[in-house]
Amino acid sequence: MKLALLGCGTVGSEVVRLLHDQADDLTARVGEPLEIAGIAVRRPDRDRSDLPVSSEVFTADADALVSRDDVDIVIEVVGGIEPARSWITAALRAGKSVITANKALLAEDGAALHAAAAAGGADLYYEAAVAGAIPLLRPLRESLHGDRISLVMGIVNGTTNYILSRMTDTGSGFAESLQEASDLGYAEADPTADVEGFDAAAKAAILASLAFHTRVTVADVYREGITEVTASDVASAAKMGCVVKLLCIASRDDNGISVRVHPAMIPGEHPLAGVGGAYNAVFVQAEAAGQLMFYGAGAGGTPTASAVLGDLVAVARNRRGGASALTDSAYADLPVQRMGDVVTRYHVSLDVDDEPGVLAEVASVFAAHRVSMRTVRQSGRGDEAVLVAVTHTATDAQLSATVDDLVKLPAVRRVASVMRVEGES
Ligand SMILES: NC(=O)C1=CN([C@@H]2O[C@H](COP(=O)(O)OP(=O)(O)OC[C@H]3O[C@@H](n4cnc5c(N)ncnc54)[C@H](O)[C@@H]3O)[C@@H](O)[C@H]2O)C=CC1
Ligand SMILES: N[C@@H](CC=O)C(=O)O
Ligand code: NA
Repeated sequence: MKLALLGCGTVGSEVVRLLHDQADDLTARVGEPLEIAGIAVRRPDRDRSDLPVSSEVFTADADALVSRDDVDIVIEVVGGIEPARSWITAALRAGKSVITANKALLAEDGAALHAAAAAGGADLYYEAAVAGAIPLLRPLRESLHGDRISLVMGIVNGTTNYILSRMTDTGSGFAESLQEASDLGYAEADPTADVEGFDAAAKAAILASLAFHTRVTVADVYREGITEVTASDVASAAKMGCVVKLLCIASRDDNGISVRVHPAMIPGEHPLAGVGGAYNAVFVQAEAAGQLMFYGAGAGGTPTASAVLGDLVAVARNRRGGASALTDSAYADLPVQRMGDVVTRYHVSLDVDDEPGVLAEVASVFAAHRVSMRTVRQSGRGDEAVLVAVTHTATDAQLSATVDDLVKLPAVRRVASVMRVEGES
């Protein structure tokens, strides 16, 4: 069976290595050898003698490679919307199976890709696109297809988890930790996608689509990244016995679904609190199955290549059996709730004037918006005076209106941070 590999960077080069190192086992598992017909790269003349593949296979013409008659399976590990979308669509329409790690594209235009797969009678597999090596999409697409999922919540971006872990554990700075994550092959080509939460939002859209049988695109996902998380937020969380994590939360209730990505404080004893470095972990709550947790390497070339190869064996076997599998399912078509209607708890930190009566004024603003305060703590004196409030549950709209009015109080010099608190019962 002949493969076209599009892209030979962090993930692509590891796919090449694993295909070579595990060739005999892969042949036995598929029933015939898997052969690289070509690898599309930007610069075919570059020295890649460290890779176990002939220099002849490299080409700059991805379009020609995808349309070659002898190519059965296309593996796309370039990333981005175009030209990846055109390559994948052309391959699927021509009946070639596609494996992709491209969450950005799937979350923007997954419906068109699935339509192309259906038109060509071909497979579209993308386990590597969410949570790297962790088998997560196949369980959602297959194992849990008989159940009703109410919650998918977890850490799905390795780069930001690496940065937050370093800030919490060693007090390292943001920029330095991001550079390390890039050097280790965790970050996207443009790491803004990681730190601003776009990558996690794309993954959230894919997870919500599969969990709730509803078309969810990245535009439906509420998103905040970690660029505004400060060392003082991390320290404030620690004082409460919490840690800060970038969470993806997709939930379903009687009103529909909500899908969001944002930093949150979670209790130190919560299982997600112990997920460090570039590891990912995802909870799934299903009606009959109860709670499930998936954990493992969420980023990095070799772990991600493992997920690509798992998909490769599956689609190669399907082709040998003359079948295609795993079509998308969007029949439920549930409404996506506005973020303003989402209910959670909040940690609000205010720089205040150090004078009598401030606490009462602040409390009255919370009360006016019917946001109940669970704890209030004042620390520091004079110019350093800080007031930290933690609320009981309220809607995001209630909390935003509260913050708008807090800013207007003369005694409140600055709203230093507002962070959601998750994972508490
Ligand atoms: N690095 C990771 O840990 C993970 C990456 N992914 C996804 O896998 C995909 C690839 O990621 P990486 O390997 O990390 O990126 P990368 O930037 O290391 O590799 C992409 C490769 O594609 C090449 N390329 C760009 N435009 C091209 C074109 N027009 N024709 C041919 N080649 C072209 C680049 O030169 C580069 O070598 C992306 O969609 C990414 O989101 C998914 C899970 C984990
Ligand atoms: N940049 C991504 C790579 C894996 O999807 C991440 O850091 O998680
Ligand atoms: Na995965």
